[in-house]
Amino acid sequence: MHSYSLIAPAKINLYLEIIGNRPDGYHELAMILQSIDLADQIDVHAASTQTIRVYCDHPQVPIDQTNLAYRAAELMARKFPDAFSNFGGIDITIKKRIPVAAGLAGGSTNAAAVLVGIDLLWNLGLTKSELEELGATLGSDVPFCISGGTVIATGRGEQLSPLPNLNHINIVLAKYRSLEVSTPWAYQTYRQVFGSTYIKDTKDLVARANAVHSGEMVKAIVAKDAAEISQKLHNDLEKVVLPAYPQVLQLRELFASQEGVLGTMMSGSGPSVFAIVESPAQAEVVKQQIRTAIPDEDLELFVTGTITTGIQIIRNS
Ligand SMILES: C[C@](O)(CO)[C@H](O)COP(=O)(O)OP(=O)(O)OC[C@H]1O[C@@H](n2ccc(N)nc2=O)[C@H](O)[C@@H]1O
Ligand SMILES: Nc1ncnc2c1ncn2[C@@H]1O[C@H](COP(=O)(O)OP(=O)(O)OP(=O)(O)O)[C@@H](O)[C@H]1O
Repeated sequence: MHSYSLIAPAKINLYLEIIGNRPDGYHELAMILQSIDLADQIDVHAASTQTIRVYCDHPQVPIDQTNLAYRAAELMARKFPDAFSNFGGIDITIKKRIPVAAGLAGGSTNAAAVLVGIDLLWNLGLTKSELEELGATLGSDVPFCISGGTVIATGRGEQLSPLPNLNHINIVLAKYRSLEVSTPWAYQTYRQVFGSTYIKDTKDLVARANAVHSGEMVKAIVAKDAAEISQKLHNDLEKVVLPAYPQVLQLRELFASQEGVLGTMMSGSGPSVFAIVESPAQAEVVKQQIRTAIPDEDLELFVTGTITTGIQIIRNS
């Protein structure tokens, strides 16, 4: 049976600013998203029966219809019913390495891989923007995950404008395995606390989103200046997550106090925290220092780095 194996990288948010409420309950954002080389492997197989099945041995990942990878396959089956009946069902195997419910777009990147994999499996020939449009119906981070790299994301997070490549920025990433932060909770709490401070006028919203394009973080990225990027890291959601989750705040402060750390920030709605460091060797030292300070095995630590790609095909059989 025909199958594709794909690499599905995680993302971090170098910049996340909430600039408005939307009538649909979502928030108007100005973000800079960055792919990192911490990735899951997704195998998409043509199955002999007319079913969609998900296999994953990670205890925190559901294998039913709530799995975002399942929902991506279901969407493709609904949109392309002839291909679904011609080519048969889909078996999806997820090798999970990205920490779950971490603010790293783990489910979103799996869904993006399934869209890309099924497009290939069924010879649909969809364009990147058609895949992104389908992805946006599954989640705000899905369109970014398809091509990845370094990107300004506005609107709900689905309007993308690519930035120059930012390769090999060294990162140490930490996440408490058992700690999960709900993304809806983080945004809703932010709205309750800071909602009245938003920009209300649509023209101002556009201006604010555009300001990110000419802002300091983009200049630092264009210059590939890791120290400057580290100084400009920003995430509005820290304002609600850090006070509610003392362990995340502690991690954030511990990273900030380490020699060799250029900057540190929570990713997305958390609770993962990343630090930018100067070299791979320093990354190992910082990881070891954090491990010594927090010997708790619940804390997962990764040495990783920025990459320039989203979903990659590694095998076609
Ligand atoms: C926190 C981030 O990961 C940063 O990149 C994203 O903004 C969230 O991306 P995601 O998990 O793909 O988000 P979705 O699945 O679309 O939405 C999850 C929930 O987050 C909130 N949400 C998300 C995106 C957005 N622009 N405004 C929101 O308020 C909504 O409550 C929504 O119900
Ligand atoms: N393929 C999947 N991988 C991981 N979690 C999934 C998947 N499908 C559904 N989930 C569920 O989604 C929840 C959020 O997990 P996920 O790893 O996608 O979060 P996240 O990294 O915070 O996402 P984002 O950064 O896009 O908000 C988990 O608690 C899990 O139950």
